[in-house]
Amino acid sequence: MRSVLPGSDPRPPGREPVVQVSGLIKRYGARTAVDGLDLEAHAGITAVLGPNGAGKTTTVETCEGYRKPDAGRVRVLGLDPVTQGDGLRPRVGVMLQSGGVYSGARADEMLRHVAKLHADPLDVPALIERLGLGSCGRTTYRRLSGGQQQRLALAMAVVGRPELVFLDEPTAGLDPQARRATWDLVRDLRTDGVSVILTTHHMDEAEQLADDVAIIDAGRVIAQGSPEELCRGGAENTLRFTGRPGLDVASLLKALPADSAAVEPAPGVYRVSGVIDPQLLATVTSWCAQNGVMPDSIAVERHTLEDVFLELTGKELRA
Ligand SMILES: Nc1ncnc2c1ncn2[C@@H]1O[C@H](COP(=O)(O)OP(=O)(O)OP(=O)(O)O)[C@@H](O)[C@H]1O
Repeated sequence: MRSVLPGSDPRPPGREPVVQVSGLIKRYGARTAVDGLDLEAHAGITAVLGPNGAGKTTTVETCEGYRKPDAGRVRVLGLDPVTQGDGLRPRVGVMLQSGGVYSGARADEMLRHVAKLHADPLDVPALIERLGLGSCGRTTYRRLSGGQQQRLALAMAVVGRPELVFLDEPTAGLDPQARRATWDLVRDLRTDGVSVILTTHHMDEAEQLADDVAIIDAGRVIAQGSPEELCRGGAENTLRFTGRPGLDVASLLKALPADSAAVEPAPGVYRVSGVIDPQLLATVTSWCAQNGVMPDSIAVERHTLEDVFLELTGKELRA
């Protein structure tokens, strides 16, 4: 396997789960933030999604060893983050949203300092270049832009060549270029055999990057699978066509398989839902032919991860 990160040798992917959480409960006073959560993450990139307050950060911070579970079992790289933290810390990189950096430190000094804490760090100047921080190496942390601070936090998380990195909203507040540079770096981590657990509110980010997605709501994992599996299984796809308004939808419905639906949500817009396969497409076009209907457009609309997410977690804002 080619190594894509500066100074890094690719690691062969392990077969054991990198994270195993079962029956995790975490309370803050009377509030139960995590409520019997089960999660297994394997080598590759796992995205953890969920509405605000769902318990993502609490779960991830428990895996990082920053929080002690009230109940349940947590193993990261096979180790207990609380009782075996000393063995785990050198093998895991953590990117915190708040950065965790002394505000008067210069970016390159900070990164060099963190690199020295590790036995076999990545090449610091190359990493600085790779993340587009070359022009601000001498700038103090407090004077870096929000996006530069984010990228420095990411560099600090990966400089020790961890086996696993936790990235908490790694692209929050980044401009599109910096976002894509971060995505490229995360993909390179995977290519080099580093596993990544990332929390994000960006569905496109999860769709682009993740091998596996876990959706958390009210302190539990409510769905998990690859983006394709979730999009396939979570919601039906639709076939949409446009034509003259007022077509006989009831007659179209009769021609379709039993568990399909056909509606005209707006004049001249027709939506057929159910199992959208070549046979159904043929049925719709032959119904059009029999009824003298020439569609202006016809398209299969696939559900995105965002559709699935909203369907599973609801569309209303959480308190
Ligand atoms: N230190 C704390 N003290 C008290 N309550 C907390 C604390 N941290 C989190 N909570 C509460 O626990 C619940 C879960 O919070 P958590 O930060 O884990 O969710 P999240 O899914 O990461 O949310 P977000 O997407 O908004 O970051 C929320 O109701 C939150 O208010």
